[in-house]
Amino acid sequence: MRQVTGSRVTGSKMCPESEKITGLIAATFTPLTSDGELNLEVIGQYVDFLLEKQSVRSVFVNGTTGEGCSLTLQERKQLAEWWCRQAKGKLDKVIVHVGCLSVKDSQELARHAASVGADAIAVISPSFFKPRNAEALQMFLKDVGAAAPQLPLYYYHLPSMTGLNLNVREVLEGIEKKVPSFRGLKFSGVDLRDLSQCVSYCRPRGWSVLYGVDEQLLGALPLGVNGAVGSTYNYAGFFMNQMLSAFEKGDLNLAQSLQFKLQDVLTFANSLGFDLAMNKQVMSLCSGLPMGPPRLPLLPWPSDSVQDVVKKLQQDLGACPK
Ligand SMILES: CC(=O)N[C@@H]([C@@H](O)[C@H](O)[C@H](O)CO)[C@@H](O)CC(=O)C(=O)O
Repeated sequence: MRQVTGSRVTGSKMCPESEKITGLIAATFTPLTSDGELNLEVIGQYVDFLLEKQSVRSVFVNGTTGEGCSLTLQERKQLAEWWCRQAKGKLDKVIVHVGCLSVKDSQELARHAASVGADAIAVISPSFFKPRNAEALQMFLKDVGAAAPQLPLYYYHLPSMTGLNLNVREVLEGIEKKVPSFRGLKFSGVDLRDLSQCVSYCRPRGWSVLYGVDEQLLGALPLGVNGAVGSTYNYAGFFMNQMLSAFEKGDLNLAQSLQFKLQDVLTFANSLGFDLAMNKQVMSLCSGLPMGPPRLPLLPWPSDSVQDVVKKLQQDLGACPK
């Protein structure tokens, strides 16, 4: 993805280009055994699958797709450690999501992510007791960042799941003074004005804005996002990389037609009840890797719905080899 260069911000340090996170980033699924325990052995093959079959070179671990909030702290640590170990020398970036309801738990995961060699951490807002304003969220991010000051920290905005509809631009205001390790956002909202205003704040500081709504990534690209984190890049990464290249070459017609195809697949999947559980089953079929069941309270879907989605991915996107 095109690297965006920005001018130096007066009085503040600009993040070097080389540290920026760009391109497609797979939000990883968490492989479980049939009895619901971590199946860590799959991760090595998972790394190779992303690289060789999807041309996806970075991962976002323990996020929404990874069922991070349904895992124990110990499990999250094991996953972070395995991903970092298996990715070493192969993937570009491993971002570990450390957001929890308890700031103490988030700090523990942040310290752990630093100790196992993660490239960055991401933090979602607590969503049971929610921050009442932007300042409260900044204070939460500050305390988490202080636990791993050497690691770039990204705020993870996902209003559809957290129910937190704070204007993200307000959360950014002055954040570099409170969280010196702050390096950008994963923006999974649909408010494109807020997204643009975040890009305009982050770009001169050399920070990355990563978009998180796969079905409308093309809407975010001209606004200046640097990359994208998403679940579908696990199995439609190769296809969506073509969409990125078309956009970068200025072939908007092609980029649009590719984005429309992913939208059609997801609209069809949504009509069947597409959720993380079904998504995980789709990944098992598309990759041939045993992702296993989702964790409760999520329930697996009957295989015919999953197969229908896979067929549509094959027909429309040429994804998921037969
Ligand atoms: C709500 C949700 O799960 N959003 C996904 C999208 O990739 C989403 O699955 C995709 O746009 C299809 O709707 C990602 O933003 C989640 C994500 O990056 C994560 O796992 O943390």
